[in-house]
Order: sequence, then structure tokens, then C-alpha cells
Amino acid sequence: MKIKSVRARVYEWKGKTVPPQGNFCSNAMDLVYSNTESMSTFRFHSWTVVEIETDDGIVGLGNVALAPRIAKAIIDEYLAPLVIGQDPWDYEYLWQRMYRSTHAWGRKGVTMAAISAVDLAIWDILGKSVGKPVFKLLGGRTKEKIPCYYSKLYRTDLKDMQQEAQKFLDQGFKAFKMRFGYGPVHLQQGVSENLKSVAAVREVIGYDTDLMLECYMGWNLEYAKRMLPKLAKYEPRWLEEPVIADDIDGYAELNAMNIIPISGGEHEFSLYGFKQLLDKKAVSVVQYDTNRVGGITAAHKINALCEAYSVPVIPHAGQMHNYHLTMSTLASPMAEYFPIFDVEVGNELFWYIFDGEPIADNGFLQLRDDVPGLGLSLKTEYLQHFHIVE
Ligand SMILES: O=C(O)[C@H](O)[C@H](O)[C@@H](O)CO
Ligand SMILES: [Mg+2]
Repeated sequence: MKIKSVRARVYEWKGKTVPPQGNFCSNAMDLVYSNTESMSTFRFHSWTVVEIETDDGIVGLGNVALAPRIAKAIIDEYLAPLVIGQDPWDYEYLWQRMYRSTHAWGRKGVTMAAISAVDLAIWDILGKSVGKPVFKLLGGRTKEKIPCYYSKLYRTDLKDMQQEAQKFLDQGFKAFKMRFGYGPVHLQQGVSENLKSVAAVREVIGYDTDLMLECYMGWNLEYAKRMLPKLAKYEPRWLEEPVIADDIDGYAELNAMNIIPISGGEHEFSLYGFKQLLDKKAVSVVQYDTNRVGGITAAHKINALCEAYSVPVIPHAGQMHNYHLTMSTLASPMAEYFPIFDVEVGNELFWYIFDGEPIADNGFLQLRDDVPGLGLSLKTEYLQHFHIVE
């Protein structure tokens, strides 16, 4: 079997979008002076879809959500020529070809995300060519079903947040992630607002459920150090990305305080990036995203590393490319789950592009044994709402 063609297209959402509300999530731009664009750094309204076809007619699907037009250009210009004519079973060789030939300017960020998309499509081909789901090629089923946590609860009116939490508690979710709206620039009033929001959500979900707290890199070390003791009484399972992804020593310092486990990794890349996080004990929960970190070839290795370091992997974003990794390793106890909503932040856009994504049932997800590959296909229902860049 040989790879015949690689097609990368960008799906740009042009349909109705829910406008961002107030301080719906702290983020790295909050700290920048005279910033009016904070929320725009936070919306992911287009997606790159990669289709790789083999000479025997199998089509593998991959995707990447970071800087989609740039990712497409990298795939078209640099990656496609490296894999065309090659045997997809030589996936490690192909991965190294892509990684090493772009090394001078790639390594992390959008290049690694582009490599991830090609690698995902290759693994989809492998599964389809032997009639097995990808998780069966990685270690198989380690769980009857995958526990997942509800991930939304952006900072809005507290009553609305409580209603949202109640609705999904009633649907059987046993774990929730909420977002902070405020950070250092909002001074003491922001501290109170942040604490009030956690108290409001805990009031609804009680203490027999997990609660995760997301900062999305919108805090700094000093602020995070002040917040940790104040948040402890709400018993969060973790505090996510309190500082920017490059401040690994900051993560390590916060994690060493041992007040709340610190999580991170959705903005980290490659096996080497995660080795560094683990060596420094910077995170207590690893959150790579397979469509950023280097695809399944890289994520599978990171799972092994995390197993050896006894640090759980709970990938960023859920979605099929991550669920196969979670299913196939004991290092990963749970998945994130972006619920189906109108298009807002963009976390939900996946539902509008792909069919096959499992829907949570009573707080669990199931992967089928009889669906080969990653189990996704392209949806046609919403096509008229997308501008497609060929
Ligand atoms: O962990 C997450 O789910 C991410 O940080 C989200 O993609 C981001 O949108 C923050 O809500
Ligand atoms: Mg996050």
C-alpha cells in the first residue's frame, strides 16, 4: 500500500455565532496593555481537514485546529511531498521525515500541529486497511467505557452558570470543568468574582463530583500563588494552565506547593516537551492534544512516558483522535468532552464538520469495536455554513 495523494482543506465557519459574553475566560492576552482583542485570541472558527488517499482507495482523515490556513500551507508545501509514494505502515519513519526535515523552523506550534494532522490520517488508513479501530492497534480496550468530564461553564452570569451545571448534572456527568473570568488585571474585585463563581458551581454540583478549574494562561505566578490557598476549600481536582505554557518553572513552583494539582500540556509539543514537564514535576495531569502534539505516533510514546512517571494523561479537547489514546492506556483515566452547542468559542465546531464522534451517555463515552480507523467521516449537513479553502 502506498500513499497516492494528500489533500488539505480549511473549513471556515460562516454560520451564526454566539457572541462572546463579558469576561468569559481569562487568557494570555489579558495581561497585555491596551488590549481590546483578548477574546479574538480565544475563538477557533476554522479547522484544517486532511484527506490522504492510498493507491488501493483507502482515505484517511486527519485534522488540525491551530492556525488552520498556515497548517494547510505547511502540509501542501512541505509535508505532502514527504509522504506521497510511501507506505503508511512506515509511520515512524514518515513521522521522523516530517519532524526532522522541518526541524530548523518547526518543532513546536503550528508545524507540529500540521504533522499531527498528517499522522492522524495515516493512522486512520492503518485502521481501515486492517478493519480495526485505531485503539486496537495501540493496546486495545483497557476500559469498558471512557469516563468523561463536561467542559464548558464559561464565566457568565452566575445564575446561568448554575443552570448550565444543573442541566448537565441531571444528564449524569460526574465531573465538570469551569472557566475563570478574571485575572491579575482585575485586582481584588476579580479575585472575589473568581471565588464566587467556583462557590456557585460547587453549590449546584456538590462535592461528590469532580471540579476542574481553567485559567487558560490568563494568570501569572504571583496571582496564582495567592489564589491557590483561597481555592483549596472547593477541592478542585486540578487547576489548569495558570501561567503561560513557556513558564515551566512557574508550573513546577505551583505544583510543588501541593495545594491543588496543576495541569497543563495542551500548548506543549512532542515527546521532548513532555519529558521536560515531567522531569521538572511541572504538572500533575498531562493534557496533550493528539492533533497538536505530533499525532498518534507521538501521543502513544507520551502515554508510555506518563505511565512510567505515574502522571495521568487526560487529553485536551476529547474528540476521536484523543479517545483512541485514552481507551488504549491505563495511564489515561478520563477524557474531556466538549458538548454539542451552537458555535461559540469554536470548541464545538468539530461536531459540525465530522460525523462519528461519540455522544456522552451518563458521563461516559463508548468506542465501537466494529468501526475501523478513527471512526470519523465528513458531515454534509452544515456544508453551506462553511467557506472551504482548497
Ligand atoms: O482545556 C480546554 O478545554 C481548553 O483550554 C479550551 O480549548 C479553551 O477553549 C479554553 O476554554
Ligand atoms: Mg485547557
